[in-house]
Parts: sequence; C-alpha cells; structure tokens
Amino acid sequence: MHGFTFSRGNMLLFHPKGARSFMKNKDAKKPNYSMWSDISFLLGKAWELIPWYYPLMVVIVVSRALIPAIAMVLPSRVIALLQEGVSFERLVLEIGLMSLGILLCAAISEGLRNYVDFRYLITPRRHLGGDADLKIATTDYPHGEQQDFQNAMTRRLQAMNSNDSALEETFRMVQRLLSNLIGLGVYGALLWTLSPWVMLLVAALTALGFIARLKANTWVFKSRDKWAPIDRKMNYIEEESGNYKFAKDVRLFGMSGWLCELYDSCSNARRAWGIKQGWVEFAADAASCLITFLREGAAYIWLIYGAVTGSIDPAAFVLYFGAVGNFSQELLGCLKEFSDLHEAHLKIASFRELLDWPDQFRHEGGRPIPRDGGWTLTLDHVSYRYPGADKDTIHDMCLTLRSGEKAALVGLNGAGKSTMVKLLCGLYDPTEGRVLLNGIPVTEFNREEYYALFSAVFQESAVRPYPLAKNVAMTDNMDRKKVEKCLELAGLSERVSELPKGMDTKLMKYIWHDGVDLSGGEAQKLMLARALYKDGPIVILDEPTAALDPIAESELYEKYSDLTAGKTSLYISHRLSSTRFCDRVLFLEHGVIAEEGTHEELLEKRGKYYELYEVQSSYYRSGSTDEEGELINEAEMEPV
Ligand SMILES: Nc1ncnc2c1ncn2[C@@H]1O[C@H](COP(=O)(O)OP(=O)(O)OP(=O)(O)O)[C@@H](O)[C@H]1O
Repeated sequence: MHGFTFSRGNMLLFHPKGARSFMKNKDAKKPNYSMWSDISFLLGKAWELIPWYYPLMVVIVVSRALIPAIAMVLPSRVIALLQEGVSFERLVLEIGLMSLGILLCAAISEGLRNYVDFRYLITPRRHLGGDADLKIATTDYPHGEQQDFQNAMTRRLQAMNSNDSALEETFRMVQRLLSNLIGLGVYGALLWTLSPWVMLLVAALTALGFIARLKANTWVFKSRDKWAPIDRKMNYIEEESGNYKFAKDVRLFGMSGWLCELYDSCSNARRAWGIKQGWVEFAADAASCLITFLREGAAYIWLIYGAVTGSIDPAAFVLYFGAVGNFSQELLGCLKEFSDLHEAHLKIASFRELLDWPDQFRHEGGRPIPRDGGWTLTLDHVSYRYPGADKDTIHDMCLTLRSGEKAALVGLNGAGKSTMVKLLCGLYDPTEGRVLLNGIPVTEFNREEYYALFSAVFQESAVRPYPLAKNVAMTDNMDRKKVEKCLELAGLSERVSELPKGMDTKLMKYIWHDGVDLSGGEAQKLMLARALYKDGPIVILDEPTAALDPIAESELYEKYSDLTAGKTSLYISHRLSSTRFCDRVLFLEHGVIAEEGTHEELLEKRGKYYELYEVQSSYYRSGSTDEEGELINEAEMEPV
C-alpha cells in the first residue's frame, strides 16, 4: 500500500482524499448567485456552526427597533399627559420609565451585539476562509496558472480578510435590516393612517435614491477585474519587500529603486481607479441627497398644513412628525442595508465562485488504482500546449516507462522535461493524446489516488515551517524510525544530529524565533527524504543533485539503485554522464524524444546526445589532473 495520511495541516502540500465537492465538470457554466442565495448560504453556515446566534440575534433586532419607537412616542406622550393635566409625579414616572426603556434597549442591543460579534460571528468567516484555502490547495493544478483563477484568489480576500469584510459584516447588516424592517412596518402603518399618498411618495422617492446607489455599486463590482491584477502585483511587492531571503538580491543587484518604481506605477494605476470610483460614488451620493431633500420636504409640508388647518392636534402632530422622521430613517436604513448587502453579495458571490470553481480532473469515484503487479506509464501520442502559446511544448510523444524501469530524461533548458513530468504525474492533462497507467487512461482514476503513487522531488524545494521530522513525513502521526532511515538515505543525518533539537528542530527562521534555515543542498536532501518516506511506487527526481556537493552527488548515484529498487523511476538531469546508472536515457529536444537508448548506445550513435556529452565533458578532460599530475580522462572522473 502506498497511501498517505492527510491532515489539514499538510493540505498545502498534498491533495487530501475526499476533500472535494466537485466532479469532472469540463463544460460547467459558472454558477450565477443571487443576493438571496448568498445571504441564505451565510445564514445556513451560521445555523450549522453557531446555532446559538439565532435567539441572540432576535433579542438584538427587537431591542434595536424599540429605541427609536420609544423615543418617538415620548414627546407626544408628554404633551398628551400635560393636556390631560396629570400630576408631576405621574409625568416624571412615565418619562423615567420610557427613558429607562431606551437605556435598557440600547444596553442590550449594543452589549449583546459586541458579545455576539466576538463570540460567534468570527466563526463562519474563519471556516469559509479555511474552505477557500483548501480549495486553492486542492484545485486542479493548471488553475493556479490561469489569470481568472488568480483574480478570484485575490478577490476572495476582499470578502474575508477583516472583521468588516463581507463574510462577517453581512450578519450585522441582516440584523440592522431586520430592525429597520420592523420600524418601517410600524411607522409606515402610522403614516398610512395620516395619508397613504404621503407614505407612498416618501417610499417612491427613497427607492429612487436606492437605485442611484445600486448603479454605483454595480459599476465598482464590474471594474474589479481591472484592478485585481494591480492589487496582486502590489501584494507581491509588499510581501517580497518584507521577505528577508530576497534582501540579498535587493542589495547586491540594487533592486530597491526598481521595486519602488514598480510599486509607484501600480499604486498610480490603482489610484486612477480609486479616483474614477470616487466620482461614480459622488454622483450617486449627490443624486440621493437631492431625492432625500424632495422626500422629506414634501412630507413636512403636508404635516404643517394639517397642523395649521387644525386637522391634527399638537400631540398627534409631534407623533406624526417623529413618525415621518423615523419612517424616512428606517426606509433609508433599509435601503442602505440593501445596498450594502448588495455590495457584500457581489463579494460573497465572487468568493463562492472560487469555492465552486469547477474542476476538470476526477476527484471522486473512478477506477481502483492498481496496488501491485507493477506500474507502467505510457504517453500515447501526447501533446501539450500551454494556454495562449502558439506551439506545443510536448508534441505527439509516444513513450512507455516499463514497471521497474529506471529511465533518465535529459535535454537542454526549455526542452519540456518538467512539462513532461507534470503530464506523467497527472498535474496536467494532455491537450491531445492520453497518459495511461497500466494501459488505463489516467482520467479514469481518482486523481488524488493517482497522485499518491508518486514520490517526486521537484526543482523548487518546498521546505515548510514545521519541525524537520514533520517536513519529511508531512504528518504528525509519523513513524520516527522511518523518518530517521530516510534522513540517513538522503545523506542528512549528520547535519540533523548537529541541530539543537535534532529532527524536532523547527525549520524556517523567518517564522520561528528558534527556527533553523537549511542550505540549498540540505533542503534538496530533505526533499529526497520526504520522497523516500512517502515510498510511492513511481519515483520522479527532477534535478535532485543540482544543489548537492560532488560527494553528496556521488553518494546519491551509488545509492540510486537501492533507493529505487522495485520502483518505476524517472531521473532528470543536466549532467548527461550521470544517467549511466539508468536502464534507458531519453534525450528530449523541442518537446519530442530525439534519441533514446543506454548511455553507451547513445555515445556510440554519435548523435545529438553524444555532441552535448562531448561539450560537457571537454572541460574535465582539458583541465583535470590526478594526484601525480597526470591528466585524467573524464570516464575515470565520472561516478558510476
Ligand atoms: N506554466 C507555463 N506557462 C507557459 N509556458 C510554460 C509554463 N511552464 C513552462 N513553460 C514553457 O514551456 C517550455 C518548456 O518548459 P519546461 O519547464 O518543461 O522545460 P525544462 O526542459 O524542464 O527546462 P529546464 O531544464 O530549464 O528546467 C519553456 O519554453 C517554458 O517557457
């Protein structure tokens, strides 16, 4: 068995099984989320995670709605009591009780709201943030290289990166909206008794203001794709400026000016968008101010007319006067919350778009992966063209890596070696042709199960801020003896024994104050130890010795047969002679296998491989001497 135990902690490195809700879905259209669907999505999440939020929300909403209602009734009640000629004590008692009511409601709504904010509302945002990270870490590999997916990744931050962001603020908006709706019902009914026309006029004019705001919000949302790439560049510069690994290059290559210029140009471009946005919002605000003026003016003229003609008594005048003000406030509140909810919904929709990004690879079900009996990989007329490229990087390639075979892949920079490896590993699907495992198309397997077959070391080292042992095992539930063994095989045990806490030493000084940084070569050995620990039946080593010293390199060559015993392996290197311990050498040129055979066969053939080999080995032949000062030939120097 070559399974792998996954935990959420290692999700950024390996693809967890079953952590996926989308199946092969090549032709899926982007879902279209409505405002209601986004709000119910969030409320549903809250129901699932924080059910206690709901009763508390009712208390907050009601107490909040009561404050302006009591404040509106108070002056009119005082006038009515004065007209009735009640005693001073009764007057003070009623005023006192109502004021106490306002105070209590304010204390409950504010105090409880703060408690709920810190105790509950952060939870759904955190969970959804985790879901988005998981999606990014497990989405089909090519998505990470696509501009629209990258934009969606940048945009997700707008929905989740602070307490004020849409995923949290929406709950508060809903609370305020519900309070506003209660108030709207009460004051609306009151005004209706005065004059339905006045109420309808106020409502119609306020709706106009809302439309102006809505238009502005939509404009801002639609322009988001134009500034998302600018934000991404600025984020990159900000992150890199604080990354001390980059500090050497910045100083030695005088890059600070370039970084500042790049930042300035991005910042100017972003500012230009900010100014445009400012104008659009100013126009919407101006329109809504004008509409407010017309709306309130009309209602007050009507009331004053009633008071002057005597159809409204003083207590009712004060009550209606308050009701018009409150009705406008609640209506404005409703529309503002609607408008803000609309804006938040656009961000949530964008966030959900990322969560629901359709995958093309199969992540559920599929044929069972062969567990024994060998693993033969075949490229059947495979071509691969990067999106937007005008020619294939891999072209019509036919190749079979037999089970247990040790193949080497060589070729110049840009020949397509890494691309071919990504095709074999299932990180890319071919644009034409098929990749087969034991004769079965890879597309028929669950991709996560397929990935579990590969023990790979790629060119970029991916040291994580975990203890060294966890960096090898990629799980807390590790076999420490096996970790030790793998570290030894990878040639790292001596270095580990020098570390303050041995293999429990945390890596990455940038993250841990007592952390340790490994050298480039040591990091490469660590990656080899990780691949050995995983113990997949197919081993792919992409230039595993590029950062190793000659002794470590030669040790790896010597151990290579043991390390890959019984496994299908592909060894990529620029050092042509280092391939002689492989059964077959594949020489890749411009995306096609130009020559293949054993090292000796290819030398005998005197083709392109031979020419490159001659160029590479001429340096050693011309300048190297042995202990006696004799020139040694390259064959003697090369590790076998
Ligand atoms: N993500 C990508 N998008 C577009 N083009 C790419 C991408 N990755 C690689 N390429 C292009 O594909 C070609 C082959 O790249 P690849 O990395 O496979 O070559 P390689 O043989 O591994 O090179 P090297 O020896 O330098 O590692 C190059 O021209 C490269 O520019």
